[in-house]
Amino acid sequence: MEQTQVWKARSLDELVQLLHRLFAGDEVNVEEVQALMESYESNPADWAGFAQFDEFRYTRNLVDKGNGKFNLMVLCWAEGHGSSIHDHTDSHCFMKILQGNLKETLFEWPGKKGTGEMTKKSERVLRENQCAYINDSIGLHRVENTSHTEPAVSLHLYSPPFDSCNTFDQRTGHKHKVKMTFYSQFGERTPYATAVSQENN
Ligand SMILES: N[C@@H](CS(=O)O)C(=O)O
Ligand SMILES: [Fe+2]
Repeated sequence: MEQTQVWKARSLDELVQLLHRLFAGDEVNVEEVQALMESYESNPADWAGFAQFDEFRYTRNLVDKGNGKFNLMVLCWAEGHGSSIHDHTDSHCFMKILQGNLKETLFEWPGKKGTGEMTKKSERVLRENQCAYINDSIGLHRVENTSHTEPAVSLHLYSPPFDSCNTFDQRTGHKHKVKMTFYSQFGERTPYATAVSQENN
């Protein structure tokens, strides 16, 4: 077996550089990427320029396009904000907490016909600096900032990048394809007309 390298990212810039290296080839080593993302100790000064909040729903703010191999983004969750139940379009999804806590609830894929309440598999609270991983073979998830007093910020990496996913109705299991957009890109607010998404929350 190949030895897993242990890296420590001392800043967000360094994390981005090291991620470029890990994604340079064709294979993704999930444990290695997860360990690297976990090794970065969140420093708000590094990511404050990407953390743009919206009053009504969580925002997706693009940080880096990973040479076409991945998208790295900062997600901002104000108090009570959450996502719908969704899949990840056959990509790897890494999710690291930069600030606050997020609750992740895992669900099973609904049956072919998608009728009836969806089955909850597990739930957990992700805490600052933790990095979670999911893909479609693990299941579906919903992510929520359940705090009434603290905002939350997370760093997500998707590989390969995608711009649509399926959302699922918890009562019926019916799915619905939605396009996903960026609230800001590289720190600049996306012009309004292109930023209106069909909601994943
Ligand atoms: N996968 C979601 C965020 S989360 O709820 O994991 C997104 O990219 O918007
Ligand atoms: Fe997700």
